[in-house]
Amino acid sequence: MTVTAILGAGVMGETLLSGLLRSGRDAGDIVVTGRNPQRVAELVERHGVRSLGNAEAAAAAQTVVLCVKPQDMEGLLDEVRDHVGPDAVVVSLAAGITTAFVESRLPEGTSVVRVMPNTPALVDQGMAAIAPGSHCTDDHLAEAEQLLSSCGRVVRLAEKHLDAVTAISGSGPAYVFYVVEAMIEAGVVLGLPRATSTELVVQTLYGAATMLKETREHPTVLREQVSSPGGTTVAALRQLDDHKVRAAFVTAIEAAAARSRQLASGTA
Ligand SMILES: NC(=O)C1=CN([C@@H]2O[C@H](COP(=O)(O)OP(=O)(O)OC[C@H]3O[C@@H](n4cnc5c(N)ncnc54)[C@H](O)[C@@H]3O)[C@@H](O)[C@H]2O)C=CC1
Ligand SMILES: O=C(O)[C@@H]1CCC=N1
Repeated sequence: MTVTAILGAGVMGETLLSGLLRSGRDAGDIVVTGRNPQRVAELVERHGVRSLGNAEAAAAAQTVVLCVKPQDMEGLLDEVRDHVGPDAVVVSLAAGITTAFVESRLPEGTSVVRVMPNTPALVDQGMAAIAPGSHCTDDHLAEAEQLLSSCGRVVRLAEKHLDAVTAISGSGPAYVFYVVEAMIEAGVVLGLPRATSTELVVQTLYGAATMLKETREHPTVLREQVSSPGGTTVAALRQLDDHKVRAAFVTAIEAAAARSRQLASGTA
């Protein structure tokens, strides 16, 4: 079995790690690194994986996954530059960081894949997009695809789309949780116990998402099915339109994509 090194195992690194283990990968084939020794010890204890320094982990692995924040990427690449093997594939999860950025800081010809995953991977419902760098072979892209498919769906896209993907599915769970918080709060304002409001909202979200996925109906059709003429739903939707909530979502997601493009410098 090949070794996978997860460099900078924070939220996303542990999410990927746990997905790999659930999909049957041997813990002995996974190496993690981190800045905080206590955090690394927890990961070793919780998952039975090995821990090493960045350089040793990069040298030992055929798949090197870069899971640090975009601002920490340059420093990490400096540490591993002389240790990544010529046949290894380097997979970067960082928002904004381009394959060109990673390639330019590693030995000429290194195979790099840029990935944008999301946190629902923690429950095997992730959505990830992957894009090949300029030296990435089909085999290496397939390897990255297999890595990510251990915890959800994967699409292959040209790298020019990755900032948009970051803004939609990378950050997307946060928008959904934000709406959920607002709906729970509204239930409480209307006098529901908080636990009841939470249960109603979470199951409604789960049911609506399942309908979208299973019926494959357009969301407009599904929304119209709920909206009785002169009824309660249209009264609420009218308020959302008056408050320009739809336009706010578009503007917000444009801001996320713009921020992703800014992060490309690795210092922003
Ligand atoms: N959290 C999310 O929903 C998503 C995050 N991402 C990307 O994943 C990357 C990681 O994000 P999170 O896991 O949320 O951040 P995090 O802060 O939880 O994890 C990053 C980890 O890297 C460690 N670290 C920093 N420099 C290091 C170094 N030189 N060597 C070893 N470890 C080092 C930190 O101590 C930390 O534990 C980011 O680049 C982010 O853009 C991508 C998609 C979704
Ligand atoms: O907020 C961020 O920058 C990261 C990238 C996508 C989700 N979280």
